[in-house]
Order: sequence, then C-alpha cells, then structure tokens
Amino acid sequence: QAVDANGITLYEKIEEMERQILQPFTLNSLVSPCSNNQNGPPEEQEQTAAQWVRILFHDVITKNVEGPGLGGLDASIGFETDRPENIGQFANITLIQFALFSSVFLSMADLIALGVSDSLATCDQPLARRIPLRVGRIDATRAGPAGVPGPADSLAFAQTAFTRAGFTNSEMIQAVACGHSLGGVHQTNFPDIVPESQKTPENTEGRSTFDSTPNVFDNTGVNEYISGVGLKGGPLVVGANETTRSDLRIFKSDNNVTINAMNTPGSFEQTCLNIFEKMSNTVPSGVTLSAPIVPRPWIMRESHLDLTPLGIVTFQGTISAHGATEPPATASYFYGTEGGGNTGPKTSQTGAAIPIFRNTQIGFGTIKDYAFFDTFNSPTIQTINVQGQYSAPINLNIFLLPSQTFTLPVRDGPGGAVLTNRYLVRAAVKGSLVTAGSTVSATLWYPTTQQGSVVPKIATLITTLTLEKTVGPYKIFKAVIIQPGAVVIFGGAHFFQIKLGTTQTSAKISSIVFNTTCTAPDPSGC
Ligand code: HEM
Repeated sequence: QAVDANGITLYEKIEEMERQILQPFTLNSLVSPCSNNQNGPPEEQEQTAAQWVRILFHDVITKNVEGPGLGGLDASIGFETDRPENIGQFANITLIQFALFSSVFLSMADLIALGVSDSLATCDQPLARRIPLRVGRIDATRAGPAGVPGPADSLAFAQTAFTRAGFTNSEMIQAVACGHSLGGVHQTNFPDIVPESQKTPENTEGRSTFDSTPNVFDNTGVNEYISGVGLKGGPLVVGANETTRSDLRIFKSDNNVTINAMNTPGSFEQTCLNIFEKMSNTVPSGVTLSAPIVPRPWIMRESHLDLTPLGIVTFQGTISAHGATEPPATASYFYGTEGGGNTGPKTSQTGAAIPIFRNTQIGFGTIKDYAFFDTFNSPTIQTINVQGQYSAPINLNIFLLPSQTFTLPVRDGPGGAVLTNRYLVRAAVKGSLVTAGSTVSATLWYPTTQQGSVVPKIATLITTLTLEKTVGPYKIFKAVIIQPGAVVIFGGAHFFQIKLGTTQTSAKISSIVFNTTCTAPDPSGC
C-alpha cells in the first residue's frame, strides 16, 4: 500500500481518524455545545465551532492562485495568520487547539476537515449529521499566496476566487450561506462593519451575528434574508456600510435562485453538507484521499504487547464499539494463529459506556470501551479478531516493551519546565531471528516547531538499539533516545516503531503507554 513521506499508509490514517471520531473527550469536546468558547469567557462571544468552520474557507479558497493544482486544504493558513485577510483570533487559536491531537497519522489539514465535521455535528442537534470525512491530506511547509475575498471586495473578486478554486457561482452562494449560519462579525475585527455600540459587558468584542440562531446550524439565516425578518441576513447583508455588504452581493448574484432553494431545513442541511464536503476535499493535486470514513462498529482503540520480567508475553488494550442500539455488555474476540487456527474464544472485561451527554452530541449512538488483558502461551499468534468484524495483526517477532520503556523528560532543574523529551526504550526481538550482523533500530516520530506557523511539523529520529540481555525466547535491546530540539508544548503524540533490519517491524506505539516511574538518577539505570 502507498505510504506518505513518514511511511504511513492511508489505512493507518483511517483507523486513527476512527479512533478520534469515536472519542468524545478529544477534539469534539471543544465544540460541545455549539456555543462553546473554548478559549475565553462567554461574554467574548467568540465561538469555537464557528472559528473551526471559518478556517476551512480561509485555507481552501486560495487553491490554484499560485498555479494549477497548488494549494487547497493543506494547513498553509498557519503561515498566513498575520495577513489582513485572516484577521481575528480564529486561525492560530484553532490550529493550537488541533495541534494537541495531531500526530504522524493525523495531519493538520485532516484535522481541519475533522473540525468542520465535528462542529457541524454538535451544531446540528438533534440530528448530528456529519460530513463524510476522508483522510490523507498533506500539510504545506510554507505560506501559500494571498487571495481570500473580504467583505469590501467586489462580487467579481469573490467570483474569481471561487471559480479558480473550483466552485461555481451557485456553490459560492451555498458556501457563504452555509458558513454564515454560525457565528458572526466581531466589532473588534471589523470596526467598519459593526458599530462600537454593539459592545456591551455581555458582548465585549461586539459580535453581530449573521442570524438569530448563531449556535444552530440551520436555515434561519437564509429564511431571515429571504423574508426580511429577524436579522435580515446580518451585518454583511444589511450593514450600514454598503461597500461591505458582500453577502448581499453574493446571494443576489443569480437573482436569489440558489439561496431560495436552500430555504427548508432539509434542503439547507443537505446542500451545506455537500458543499462543506467539497471544500474539505479541495486539496493540492498529488494528494490521495481515502474513501469516506464510516467508523466501523468495532475497532481497536489501543493495544500493545509487553513482556513480564519472567519472559511471558502479554497483550492488552481497549476495544471500542458503537451503535444506535447499545453494544453488548462484553466484547468477544479470539487470537488467530499461523495456518488459520485460533487459541479459542475470549471475553473482554465489562464495557463502559462513554457518558451519554457527549455521545448524543456527536451522532454515534452509544460508544462503549472494553478493556482486555491476556497472557500468550502460543508463539504462533498473528492476529486479534473482534466480534467476527474487526481484525488487526500482532507481530510476536518484534515489539516495544511499554512497561520497561520510560519517559524521562529533561527538566530545567528539579520540577522545572521540560526542556526536551528523553526516553529509555526497550524492545524484544525473537532470539532466533537475531544474528551477529543484525541491526535493531527505533523510529521516533515527534512534533517540531516550524518557523512562521504554530502548526507542528512531524520529524523522524532513527536510533540504533544495543543488546542488553536475553529473556526466555527474546533478546532485549535498549537505547536512550533524546528528541532533538525544544519540546513543542502543543504538539500531539509521539510514536515509536522498532525494526529488525528491514525484515521485521513492530506495531507503532504511542509514548502515552510508557512507564513514567523510574527514579534512578541516570536513564540507563531504569
Ligand atoms: C466572499 C466570501 C466571504 C466573506 C467576504 C466572508 C466574510 C466574513 C467576515 C467579515 C466574518 C467576520 C469574522 C469575525 O469578525 O470574526 C466572517 C465570519 C465567518 N465566516 Fe465568512 N466570509 C465569506 C465566506 C465564507 C465561507 C465560504 C464560509 C464557509 C466555510 C465562511 C464561514 C464563516 C464563519 C463560520 C464565520 C463566523 C466566525 C466567528 O464567528 O468567529 N465564510 N466571514
């Protein structure tokens, strides 16, 4: 299967995205409920969900400006936040919020697409419909060209930008009407559009909303515009300054035909899901996107092999299920062995449902997580198979040892700030595979800072491990690994993979499951 520059397949990205979507305490918790301001007090009237939708437009709309196929949803917005066309706190704040969830599997551009999908789900209650989400977007490493249309730009300017980016006039109208169902214009950003008098102690940035229901993704704004009721389309339609009535110019550019067709809850919702899906999939040429992700009813949330001090192999983790009807009390699974056999049926621990108030917000019914823990007696286990529906490989030839691998940050004095990440990594390799000339190495994927953007870039460090000891049928290798450069505070997960030459590769394991309790003064003593 094709891999990206970091060696990651689309399948791995899909699986990681499924884990993200089905984890209501990660990204989607920041936009739940739709009105939430994750970054400040409610009276600021900043709306995280609206910011996440707006960033999609600002990143995508400059596609093809620099040349055919260049630009689109590629997170280049991170390098472009100081441009007047990107005014407002939305861009950097959003990217920092997403960075925590980024990793070698999830690019920032994929997270922007996920953010729109999550925002629409929590703003579209009780249906919580989602944009079909694809993964595989590649982040830009430099700024793209300017060209985001602003409220004072002419209709022709906006039309040129949308046409060049691949959108018809009708799609431009849809995109604007859909985006402007949420949030509003802030006086602090656009003092020419919103009067100072809009600021009150309950609205300190003087937000003037586009419609009467800024916290609901619905056709209220379209209806208010068409019927001339309520906010009548908001500040970009009826604002005092004619020059900045860009929504009005856009909506009536086809004599209101497109906007009229969006004036039922159903037509609005479907039109908007379609247009946001198209925007999310507007990517630079050369990017291969996955098929739309439909989270499988059963997946593995996390799993890892390990070795006890006596050399017994263990395998543990969390299975996750979801469904409109409640998933069963326990999960059934078995381990497949070489030649097509298996080691017999297994039952997980009792599953725990993720609290319902979050579940319903994101539209996956009941989500349940089931812990499991097994010791392996068969050396020929090759797969885990869950509920006859999900299967994942297990490689007993080579694996990282989380219980004997330590996260040992280098600090600025005792208890001080973390200067850099340091690990003592141990891995087990089946002794029969190791020869005198064997090289065992660890690949670490870690976030680094990039000049000019808050978006972390994933870097790779490869370290050779040395033989430490033999435990049962395994040879144990170890190395102290120090991440080069400064720690990225809003950086996301670190992943490790162990390799024996080019013949055997372990599963990729997040440092989250490593041991943190070593008190030895020197890492090699852990
Ligand atoms: C010519 C096209 C467009 C113009 C001139 C325009 C202009 C604006 C302006 C001036 C604001 C106020 C920002 C602030 O004060 O914080 C805004 C907000 C917003 N725009 Fe647009 N916009 C356009 C198209 C779009 C599109 C296509 C989308 C769809 C993704 C979109 C989504 C949003 C959202 C969600 C907000 C609310 C942000 C918030 O409340 O923080 N806009 N837009």
